Amino acid sequence: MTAVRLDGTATATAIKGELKARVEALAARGIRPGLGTLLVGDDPASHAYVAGKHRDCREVGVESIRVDLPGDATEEQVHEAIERLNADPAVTGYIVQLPLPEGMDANAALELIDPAKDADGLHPMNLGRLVLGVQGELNSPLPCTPNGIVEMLRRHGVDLPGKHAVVIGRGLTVGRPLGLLLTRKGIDATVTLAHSRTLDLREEVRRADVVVAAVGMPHLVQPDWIKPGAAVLDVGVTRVVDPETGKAKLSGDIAPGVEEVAGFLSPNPGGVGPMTRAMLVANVVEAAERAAR
Ligand SMILES: Nc1nc(=O)c2c([nH]1)NC[C@@H]1CN(c3ccc(C(=O)N[C@@H](CCC(=O)O)C(=O)O)cc3)C=[N+]21
Repeated sequence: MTAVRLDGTATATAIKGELKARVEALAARGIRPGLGTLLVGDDPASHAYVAGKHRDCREVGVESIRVDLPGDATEEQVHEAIERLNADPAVTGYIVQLPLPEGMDANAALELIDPAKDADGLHPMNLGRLVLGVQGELNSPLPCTPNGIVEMLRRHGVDLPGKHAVVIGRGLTVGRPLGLLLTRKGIDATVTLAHSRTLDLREEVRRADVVVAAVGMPHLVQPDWIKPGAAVLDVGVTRVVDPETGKAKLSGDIAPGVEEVAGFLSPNPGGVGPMTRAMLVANVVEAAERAAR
C-alpha cells in the first residue's frame, strides 16, 4: 500500500487561484492589499522563504513590500522598521520573518506589530483570539502553518472529528497554535501535544490517526511508529550536509518507508511549506476584506 500524497504545491496553487479572484473583486472597489516582509540578517533559508512569499503575492496580484535589514541591525532599528510598516498605508499586512538574529527578543518585536496588520497571526492579541475563539467566531488571522495543515487535510477529505492527532513539537509557529486549532469546535480532533520531554513518543504516535511532525529532527518518525492508514504530515526541515559530497540537502522529520504504512502523507518539500505561504496571502486578502467592511 502506498499513501495518498497530500500535495501542498497543487493545493496551494488552487487556493491562490481562488485568492486571485478575491483580489480582483477588491481591485474593482479600488482596494489593493499589500504584504510587507521584514527580514533581518542574511540567513540563506530565510531569504529563500521570503522570496517565495513575494513570488506568491505576484501570482495573486497582491502588492508586496520588502524591508531587509543587516544582521548587525540594532533592536531599536528593527522596532523602527516595524513602526514604519504599521504606518505605511500600502502595507495592509506584514510579517517579521523569524528567527531574528541571536539575542534579539522576538516576542518584543511581535508585540509591536499592529494586530490589524498581523499577517502571521502571531501577535499576542491574535494568539489570544485563537485561544478565546473556541468556535472560530472571532474572525482573527490564524497562524499560517497550522491553518495550512488543517486546510490541506480538509481539502483531501481527511476525517478529523473525534480523531486522535499527535502533534510533535510545541513551537510558536506550528505545534502550539496547531493544538489549539485542531481542538476547535467544527474541527474537533483530540490532541496530544508531544515534545522533546515526552517519555514514549513512539507509543504516542502509534495511537495517532493524524501525525504532525514539526521538530527538525531528521527522520525521527519511523515506519513502525505509524498506525496503518494514518495521515502523516512532515513539517520539520533540517539542512543535512552529506559527509561524502559535502553538499547540503533538506531532510524532513519523517523517515523513508512511512509512505508504505500511512494512508496519507504530506511530503517535505512540496507539502506544508507551500500551504503556509498560501495561507499568508489568504490572511492579507482577508484583512483587506475585513477593513473594507
Ligand atoms: N514570521 C514567520 N512566519 C513564517 O511563516 C515563517 C517564519 N517566520 N520563519 C521560518 C518559517 C519557515 N517557513 C516556511 C515557509 C515556506 C516554505 C516552503 O515553501 N518550502 C518549500 C521549499 C522551498 C525551498 O526549497 O526553499 C516546500 O516545502 O516545498 C518553507 C518554510 C515559514 N516560516
